Amino acid sequence: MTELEVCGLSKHFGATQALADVSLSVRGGQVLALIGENGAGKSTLIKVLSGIHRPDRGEVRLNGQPLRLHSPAEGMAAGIVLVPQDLHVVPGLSVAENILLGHLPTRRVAGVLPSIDRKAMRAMAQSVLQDIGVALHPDTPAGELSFAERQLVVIARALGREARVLILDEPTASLERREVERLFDVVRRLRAQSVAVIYISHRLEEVEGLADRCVVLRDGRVVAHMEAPPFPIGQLVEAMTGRVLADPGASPRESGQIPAGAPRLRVALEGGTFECRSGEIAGIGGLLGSGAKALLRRLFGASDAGGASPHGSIRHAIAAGVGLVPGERAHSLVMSMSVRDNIVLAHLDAYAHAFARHEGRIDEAVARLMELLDIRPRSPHLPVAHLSGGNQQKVAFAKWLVARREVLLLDEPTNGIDIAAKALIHERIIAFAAEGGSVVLSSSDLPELLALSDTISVLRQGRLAGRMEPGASFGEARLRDLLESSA
Ligand SMILES: Nc1ncnc2c1ncn2[C@@H]1O[C@H](COP(=O)(O)OP(=O)(O)OP(=O)(O)O)[C@@H](O)[C@H]1O
Repeated sequence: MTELEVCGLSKHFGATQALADVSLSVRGGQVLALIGENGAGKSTLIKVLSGIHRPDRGEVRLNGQPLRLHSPAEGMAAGIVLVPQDLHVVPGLSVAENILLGHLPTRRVAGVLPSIDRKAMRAMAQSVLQDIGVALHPDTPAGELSFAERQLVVIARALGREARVLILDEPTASLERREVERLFDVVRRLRAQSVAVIYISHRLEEVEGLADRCVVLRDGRVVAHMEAPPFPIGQLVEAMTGRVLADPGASPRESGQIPAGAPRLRVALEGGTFECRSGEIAGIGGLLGSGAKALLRRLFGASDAGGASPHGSIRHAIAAGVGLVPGERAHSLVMSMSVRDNIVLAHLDAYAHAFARHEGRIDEAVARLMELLDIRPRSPHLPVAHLSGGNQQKVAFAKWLVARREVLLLDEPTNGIDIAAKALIHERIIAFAAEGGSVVLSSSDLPELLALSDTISVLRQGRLAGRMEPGASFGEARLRDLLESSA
């Protein structure tokens, strides 16, 4: 039976103690949830476990044997597989080729160079897919798969290599309910096949539904070991943050009617139009591939997003007071640049002279935003690459709060954000609208979408497929109906 033990692991980056004397264990047939605030050390820990980082002190043991990994390839060879958030799937190759990448079966015919044995490859891929209960065709090009399906391909690839420990890093961050359920089914099957699973998530309700045990990290230390369910959300949050949050997860917006402000954006789509007024948060719902991402990019003036953009170019959109927080944070951040420079980057054009004269004020504004959004560590000159994923996401949001904006386009704005910081971001979005700003918000987190939005437009393949306006039926049941009937 597989047993992975982490004994007294420490790791620092410069002045940051990312892990301090961390000990935990997980056995085959168990799902261990690993939770903690943004910057708590979760990614650092799994990077050590999978051979990406080397620890300063401490040891990892697999079945009692010390494991000294020098690369992810060595981790894989030992049966430890990480499914990261940025999936590595080759779009031009088929599902089967991706699953067997690096281990493709070959056929030898005398006098000719060995070639790929396509029949064997398909059969092998099919068998792995069957083991995890996934009905994907082995010949489908990976480029045609949804994010959720690509994730399953990466998991299938791991299993093809006989994974003993599978580490899933926030796997449900951009999945909708049915895809989450499919993923959970796969994880449960793996558990039944004696794989040890480490599961990282900020969606605390998932911990309850899936995990057998739970470890909570705070500031690089283990602050709670919970050995059996239930894992009440209040207790998890208290362990994560060290304080009691009044009502974690709730967002304080009471809408009831469309704000009376002047229309600021008119969005024409196939199937209809919708408006976003001053003071309004216009929600967009849709399953993956709904076209919401492209719509927000189009409203931001991106030339490759299809359809006419109201501003012609990104530069013009920014000058007109529009800001976009894209779903992939890497698209809006320059990783090698500091937190401060990323925050002011979008405004350099308009404010170059003022900025040169008011360096001190900019520093103050950046410090205020870092405090407001709890960006950790509070080091404005640290390169963004050195921040945890959730803290990078906060920077992607902060850059549109430093100067006056008229319109914020938000695509999954709280992706990867912990529950306490999520409430801070919600407060900012609400305050922005209350001051007369217009927000177009796309989110696969339905409670978030419902709590913040005044109206919700449901998209399907770029078409307007449904609409919810304030009234008695504005709620989760109706939204699910609209989403699922438009699927
Ligand atoms: N390459 C790096 N260089 C410098 N500091 C780093 C580096 N990677 C992580 N850190 C720091 O280590 C600490 C732990 O970060 P880590 O990414 O492990 O957190 P996390 O729990 O995964 O957070 P999140 O939920 O936001 O993904 C943070 O303070 C972070 O800024």
